[in-house]
Amino acid sequence: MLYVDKHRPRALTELHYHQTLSDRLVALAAHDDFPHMLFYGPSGAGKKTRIMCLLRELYGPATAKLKIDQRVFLNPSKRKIDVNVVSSNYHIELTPSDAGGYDRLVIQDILKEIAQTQQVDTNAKHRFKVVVINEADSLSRDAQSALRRTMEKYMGNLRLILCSTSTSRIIAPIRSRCLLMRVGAPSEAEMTAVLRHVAKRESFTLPDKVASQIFQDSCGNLRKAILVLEALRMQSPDLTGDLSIAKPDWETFAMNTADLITGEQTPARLLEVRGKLYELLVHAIPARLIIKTITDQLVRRVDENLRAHIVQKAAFYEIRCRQGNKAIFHLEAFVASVMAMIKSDMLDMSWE
Ligand SMILES: Nc1ncnc2c1ncn2[C@@H]1O[C@H](COP(=O)(O)OP(=O)(O)OP(=O)(O)O)[C@@H](O)[C@H]1O
Repeated sequence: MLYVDKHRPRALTELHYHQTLSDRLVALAAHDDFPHMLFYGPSGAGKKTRIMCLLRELYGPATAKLKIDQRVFLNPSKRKIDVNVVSSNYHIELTPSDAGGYDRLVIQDILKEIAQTQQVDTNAKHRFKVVVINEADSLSRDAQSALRRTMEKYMGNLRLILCSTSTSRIIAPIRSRCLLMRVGAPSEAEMTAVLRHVAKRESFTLPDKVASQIFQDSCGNLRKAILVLEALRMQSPDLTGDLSIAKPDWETFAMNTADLITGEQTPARLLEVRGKLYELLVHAIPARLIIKTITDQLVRRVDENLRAHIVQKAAFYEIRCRQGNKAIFHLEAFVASVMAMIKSDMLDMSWE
């Protein structure tokens, strides 16, 4: 088992950081007027872990007995849509974005079914069942509206726990019906404490230098940090010597793409970059992540006066990617406008 799973805290009291948040969750779980909740925060900050601990606090250790079902739904044109549903006796977990454009259908069907059935375990501490919705921010507006109606209608039998990276893509009526729980990324001291805890349980010592190297590389993502720790141990079991943290292939690829953009600004180069963007997209790297990674790299390579403008363009095209269907159009438009900016800057012309 990987360290991330093996040493994942199981109870709210075992969580290493954001103690006040854990205390609030313990207090909320003790009451029957438990609200709908929205957990948000950056990737790897520990949202999912906290939600699982909360479920355990609500119903006891049986929430860890999970089963996975593959549910089949029929879309209006009778095509099958497969969705994986993870559930215990007390909760059910969905990632509705698995259903692509038919997330509304999945949400409506599953929630209705749960809301209309009573809790099977008559000794359960709470009468309601919990529905955990992962990646709530990638739900379509239609699906979010369906969710909002369900929240009002079935409050008696059902509580929702939404998990997302930001609240900006969640519609206001849902936000206002949920208790917002921000799970921020751990600080250096907090992350180091978790890494040391893992090291202690695996019976090895973690040098300070390696801990700070892992923190710098992880950008606040605890999952990444623990995975890197495990990878480094494979390189050198006592974590001594010259340790190098390997970057994922796609990240190196995105960095090379940024080099291509800053290296030359011609139609031929744009065509070459388009090929690279296609390559990233077919490997299932989300367009949002591509824009973010390339922008991160671009701002390190260009003149100071261009940085803010590039970030502004990135934000603009990120929204376009989300609103439109063909991500490649918007990615390419982003690259073209950045190239135009760099070129105009070199020729001392205005790019606006
Ligand atoms: N409070 C904590 N104390 C110790 N370890 C933690 C804590 N929170 C999370 N972890 C570790 O970090 C890993 C990642 O956490 P988790 O999957 O909960 O993050 P997440 O915010 O849901 O990420 P994502 O948004 O990418 O799904 C877990 O596998 C666990 O090992």
